[in-house]
Amino acid sequence: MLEVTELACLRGDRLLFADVNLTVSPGELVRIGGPNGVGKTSLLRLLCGLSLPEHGAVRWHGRRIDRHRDAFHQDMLYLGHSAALNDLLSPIENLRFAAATHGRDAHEATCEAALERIGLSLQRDLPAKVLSQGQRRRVGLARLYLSEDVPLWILDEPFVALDVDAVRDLAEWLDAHCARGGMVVMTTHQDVPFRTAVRLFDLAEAAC
Ligand SMILES: Nc1ncnc2c1ncn2[C@@H]1O[C@H](COP(=O)(O)OP(=O)(O)OP(=O)(O)O)[C@@H](O)[C@H]1O
Repeated sequence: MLEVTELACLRGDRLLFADVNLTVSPGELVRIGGPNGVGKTSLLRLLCGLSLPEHGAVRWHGRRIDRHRDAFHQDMLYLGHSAALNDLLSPIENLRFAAATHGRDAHEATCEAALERIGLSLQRDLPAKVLSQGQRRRVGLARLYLSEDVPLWILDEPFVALDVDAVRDLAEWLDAHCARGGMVVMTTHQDVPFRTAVRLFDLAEAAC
């Protein structure tokens, strides 16, 4: 379970939000909503430990993530809204590199299957710098297809730049993750056809 208590976030000299409380349980898909600039990305970065809150705490299975970083990072996958690829590496090398930096072993055949699933078989050996924006996004998202056993997925605008088929396929994959007891916390400005009941957490309403 992910638990957020009394979270406050300062950006520059501006208090973006304060007293944010949220609990995410196994099987839940939570969409962080709210207008541009309200602080959704900032909240996701606090949830995954990439930045520190001004006040409050994030706990994973009852333990503060800032005090148990390694265990938390084993259980969490964060995909930000930029693809964060090494331009000189191919999609398959990027996937293997990303897995290795998280202490996970991803075999070539497994990565190939993930790239095929996301429709990038033909580009598997091209350097990432020649990929289109949508293809770059897909390489990042292929990590989700290698992370069934990672319970918590934190995703910032995962559907941006995807075509209709890819949106449907990704929505099904997020549904499947929740159905097997995983958790998804994400932002999106798009209407996405989920089977899972999506819990909306409106940051503009939740923060005071
Ligand atoms: N490092 C920073 N220093 C100062 N201000 C920042 C910093 N990072 C973000 N901000 C500001 O914090 C506010 C919230 O940004 P954030 O990206 O979290 O919003 P968001 O709700 O995700 O927006 P969008 O829907 O447009 O993606 C914005 O006004 C942004 O300019």
